Amino acid sequence: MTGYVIETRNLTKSFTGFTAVDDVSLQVKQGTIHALIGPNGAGKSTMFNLITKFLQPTSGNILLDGEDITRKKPSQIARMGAVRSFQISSVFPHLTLLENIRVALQRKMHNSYHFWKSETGLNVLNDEARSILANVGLEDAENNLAAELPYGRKRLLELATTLALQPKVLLLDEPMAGMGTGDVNRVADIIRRVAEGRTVLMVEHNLNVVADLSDTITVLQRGAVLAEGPYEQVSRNKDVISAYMGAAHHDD
Ligand SMILES: Nc1ncnc2c1ncn2[C@@H]1O[C@H](COP(=O)(O)OP(=O)(O)OP(=O)(O)O)[C@@H](O)[C@H]1O
Repeated sequence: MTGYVIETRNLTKSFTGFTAVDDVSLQVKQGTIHALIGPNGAGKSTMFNLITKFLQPTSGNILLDGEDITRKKPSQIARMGAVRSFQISSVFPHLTLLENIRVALQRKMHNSYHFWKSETGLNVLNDEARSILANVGLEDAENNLAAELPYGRKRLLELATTLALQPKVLLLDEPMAGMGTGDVNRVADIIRRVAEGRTVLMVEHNLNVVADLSDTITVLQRGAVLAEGPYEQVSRNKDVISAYMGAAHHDD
């Protein structure tokens, strides 16, 4: 055991003629919220896709709870408790919210299918689904169709279907993307709440959210780690400031 929930060792990903992630050794401690940030093109998405097994690395290793997962598939690491939410829609638009969570719960419990067919089993399932909906503040909409939800609440439903799988590690890809201020604050509160007893690794552009939620921040630039630490520390780092100012300059 390494003592880290997620660890990468000398992780590298090259696309033809271009190294997007360059020798990154990342360590995510158990029970923490860890954010990956960096200017556009820094390699955050590539890094996240490598860790969640959506991309295969060119070289290096990835460990989950000390076990080498470098050659595993996303479904295999999900069964090991590391589940990716957002950007991948796990929501059925024409089912109600309660039904969506029930489907996710049934997927998790598929081995005990006969139990769920019984009246008692179904009630237990509904109670569990309701408590998960309440956890993300959607308890008032259990009979609404998922398709009818506004964008921010749809993303909360996605988070809820992920929580139904009872992940040990929650992998969040830009949880605040496309959200207005009100939703951002609400989702930040919910992430903080659901992070209790879990480890969260997220890529997020909204630095206020990152500052507010993260225990540790890793700043990437041009595929490599530029700085790492708590927000107060990395936000004062001269290299980080100039990387962001440089990026802002180029973007404008
Ligand atoms: N499939 C690919 N083929 C070639 N180059 C790629 C591919 N995917 C990413 N890249 C390049 O790798 C670099 C890092 O991209 P990546 O999307 O990981 O950065 P990012 O930090 O997530 O950026 P952003 O904040 O803009 O989303 C970029 O220069 C990008 O053009």
